[in-house]
Amino acid sequence: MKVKREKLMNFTADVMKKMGCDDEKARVVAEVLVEADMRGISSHGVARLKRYVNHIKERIIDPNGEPEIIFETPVTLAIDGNNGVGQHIAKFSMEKVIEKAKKYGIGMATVRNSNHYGIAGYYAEMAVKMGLVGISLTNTAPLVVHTFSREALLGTNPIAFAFPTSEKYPILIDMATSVAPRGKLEVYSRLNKKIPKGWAVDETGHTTTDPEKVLSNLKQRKGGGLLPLGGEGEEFSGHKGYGLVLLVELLTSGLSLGSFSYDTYKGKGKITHFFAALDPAIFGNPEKIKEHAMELINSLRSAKKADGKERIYVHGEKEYEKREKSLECGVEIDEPTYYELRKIAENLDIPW
Ligand SMILES: NC(=O)c1ccc[n+]([C@@H]2O[C@H](COP(=O)([O-])OP(=O)(O)OC[C@H]3O[C@@H](n4cnc5c(N)ncnc54)[C@H](O)[C@@H]3O)[C@@H](O)[C@H]2O)c1
Ligand SMILES: O=C(O)C[C@H](O)C(=O)O
Repeated sequence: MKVKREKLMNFTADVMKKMGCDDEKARVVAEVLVEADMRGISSHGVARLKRYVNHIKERIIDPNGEPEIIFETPVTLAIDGNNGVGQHIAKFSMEKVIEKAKKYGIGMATVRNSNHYGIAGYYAEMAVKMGLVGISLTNTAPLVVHTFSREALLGTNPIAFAFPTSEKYPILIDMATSVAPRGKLEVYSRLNKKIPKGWAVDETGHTTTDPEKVLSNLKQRKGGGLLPLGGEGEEFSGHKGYGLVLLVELLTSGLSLGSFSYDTYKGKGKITHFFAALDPAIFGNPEKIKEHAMELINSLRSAKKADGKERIYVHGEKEYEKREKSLECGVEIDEPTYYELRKIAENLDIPW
């Protein structure tokens, strides 16, 4: 089903306003969720609106919570999100980081007591739009079973990294450090599809193709969960994926003195983030650096293709192409999500 961007944006913002957000906060949530759907990232689009509504009702999210700088140096910030809306806190933090990077060449921020912020790439992209290299990381609910364990303690902890290029779009690597994020299991579940073997394990630690089972076990903290990048055990380097999950956990919750993933969503969200921006100008001529990166990108694209493959991509490319299509033809959302949104509209007495 296709819906016009503006309609989806206005509706999402109206829902957040009805839940107590001011215009600015409502707008940024709408923008980040709708951007995800526009890019084809349906795991993190408007389908997540119901969760935010519930989190506000359960007081996990304070719709009026404002971020507060609790420590600052010329190039770093430590921010307390005061349990506010994740997208608002993240945008505020990345803006501060960008200011520092523009002034001193680098900027970094840790954030604690925040909430789910949507696609990590949105904030890395804010930096790249200003000509900077951008990094955005977050921890999450406990969702990932680390190598040789069958208990989810760590998060799907995404890494987003944006690098400026001299073509229309930057390189935008935006990925969970697990084989799949929880959101992808939600997509499979609402479409009544089995997940591939190797994405997740059940409470016994064995691979399962049943997304409902994994999601329900995770909700009840009953055991099992998503596998780190590389999958189960050490054979395909699951231990290296586990290392990446841990790296994100330490830069977010570790540096911010915030809650580790296993202590999130106990009363409040308590999610932590890390943001960084780097001005290429502190290493040389930014235009030359962009051109240099282009040489690499073009070499990668024009490499000999594997049998049966017609095109080689770089990171971000698929999503940017999908975004252009969405702008032209409307934003694609699946049927269950469409009906869910209409239900939210009905429950909150908001026109759809
Ligand atoms: N807020 C949170 O708590 C949270 C947690 C986990 C994930 N997420 C978000 O979930 C979203 C989806 O994550 P994902 O891991 O499913 O991403 P994905 O697997 O769909 O894509 C990962 C990256 O690979 C790139 N890519 C895809 N196919 C490619 C190819 N053939 N060649 C080169 N590059 C290719 C994409 O452009 C993207 O940068 C991300 O936006 C992430 O930030 C958020
Ligand atoms: O679902 C979460 O809480 C984290 C993230 O958005 C994910 O999809 O893994």
